[in-house]
Amino acid sequence: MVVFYGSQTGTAEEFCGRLAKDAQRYGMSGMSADLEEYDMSELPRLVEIDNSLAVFCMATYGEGDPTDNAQDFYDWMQETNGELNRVNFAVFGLGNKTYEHFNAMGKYTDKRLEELGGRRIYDLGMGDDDGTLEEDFVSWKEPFWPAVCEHFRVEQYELVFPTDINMNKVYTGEMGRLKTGDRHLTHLELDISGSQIRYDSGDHVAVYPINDVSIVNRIGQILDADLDTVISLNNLEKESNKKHPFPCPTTYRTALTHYLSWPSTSPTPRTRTSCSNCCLSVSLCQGLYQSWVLDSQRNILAVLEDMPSLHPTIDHLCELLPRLQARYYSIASSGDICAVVVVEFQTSTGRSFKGVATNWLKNKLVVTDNGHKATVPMYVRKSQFQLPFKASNPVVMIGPGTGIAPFMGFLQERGWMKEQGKDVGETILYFGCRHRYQDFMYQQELVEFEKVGVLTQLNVAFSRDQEEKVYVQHLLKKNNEHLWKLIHTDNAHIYICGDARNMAQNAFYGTAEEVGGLTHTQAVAYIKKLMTKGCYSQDVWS
Ligand SMILES: Cc1cc2nc3c(=O)[nH]c(=O)nc-3n(C[C@H](O)[C@H](O)[C@H](O)COP(=O)(O)O)c2cc1C
Repeated sequence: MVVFYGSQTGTAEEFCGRLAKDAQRYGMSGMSADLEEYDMSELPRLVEIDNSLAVFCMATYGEGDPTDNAQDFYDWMQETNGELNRVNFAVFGLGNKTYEHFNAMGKYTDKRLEELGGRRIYDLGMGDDDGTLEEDFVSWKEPFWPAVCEHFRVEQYELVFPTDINMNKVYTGEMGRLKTGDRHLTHLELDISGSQIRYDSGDHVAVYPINDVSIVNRIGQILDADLDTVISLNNLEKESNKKHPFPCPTTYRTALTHYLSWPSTSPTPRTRTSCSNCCLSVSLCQGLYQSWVLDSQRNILAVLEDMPSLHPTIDHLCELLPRLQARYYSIASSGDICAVVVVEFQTSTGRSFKGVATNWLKNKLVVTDNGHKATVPMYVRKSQFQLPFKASNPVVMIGPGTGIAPFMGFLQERGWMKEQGKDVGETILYFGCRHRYQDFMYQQELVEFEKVGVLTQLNVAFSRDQEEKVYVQHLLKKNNEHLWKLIHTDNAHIYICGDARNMAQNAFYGTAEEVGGLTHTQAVAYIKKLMTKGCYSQDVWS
């Protein structure tokens, strides 16, 4: 693949470099080339090289003019009647919507190369430098690659069925060996006594999940695959330092159970385009991707079930699916480990959506391994979300929903320090849940912490217990004066956990403006400074 650039200030040139580099990942050779340095009248001869492809990244200037280095190529395209011999090509244009002739050069190149007899293998992409150029390029290039692979029948991995295999050498195990409706919440404790694992409150625990066995079996059924076949997927790219996508040789069953992420994943654009090229109309797939796949939360199994004409081979699927990743949970203790939220709710297609790791952990509560306590492959990830060095500094913790987790650890630690006779500063919690009698997690513990004075102020917003919705930011606003004193004069540390980043941040801007008398810009700068000083920490997710 040769990627030609028509570039003035270097953006198109940079994009070309990236595309050429990507090519290696797909088992192709790629080079980027300055249009000025080649005799483009030779372009038709590219077909003499098997499986060749010319990509053009073309910027537009002035009145829809070419860049200086693309001038000769542009003149040639205008003048030639030459036959392009079905040279494979694709074009990405760089422009700016505020100009009248938006992307004129990209459009012209794409149209003209086809008129001259070239063979377009992927649709014209157009980037807008008025704001979204990088995004435009990335979203063009993401489905571009599967289309190229499909066109040239490039396979990244070869499938091998090893013979004479010593079954002891076949990987059969887990990693350790080498918007929603109603949710169920489970507090889960992992016993680390006797292990070398150590952690501080506020750290995260990473758990390697295992995919649901019944779903693994179902996928084998749908794809007519014998899951116990021993396979090896070998990377065809000799230079790659990753020989196999997962430990090999192994069985389809092990790969699908321990190494590939699919039961809860919607097909990525790459999987989607590749599968759709096999069996579906791309336009249907692209058009409906948002509503039919993402909004309806169809995972890959659901897509295969609901679209019987889609029948990829199992090894193709193994090649395409992303690796199963460790899942991180906030540790909700300072002695044992840890609270997690088990996500289970109904999707619009009536399927029960199960978070891979959380449900696996939940099942571990009832399933034991041969009468012994169930074990879980895990490790601890250090976090910046740590209590202040000086216990006498006040802390303000804001954690709606499951954002409460790390604060349970903080409270246990502050309680312990208090018992040791240390001078422990004010400890204030803002917690938000829906109903007092349904999801007020850790109610007993929190009330107890308040009773013994570890928690000096417990503010709970029950958003749905009354007609008018109340959230943590409303409670923060009520206590404006006190909050400002804490952060401005008492060196308080603020902690925000969960999905409350924006609302909590806005509440603090409000405090700084209303009580501190700052302008909005000054308030933003003020909070930023607190962050740099390490007095304002966030552990957020959505
Ligand atoms: C002086 C000037 C004129 C431009 N004229 C156009 C234009 O007519 N149409 C357009 O779509 N983009 C126009 N652009 C936007 C460029 O094509 C765009 O910024 C592109 O990313 C530049 O790529 P390069 O860094 O590879 O040269 C113009 C940019 C500049 C600085």
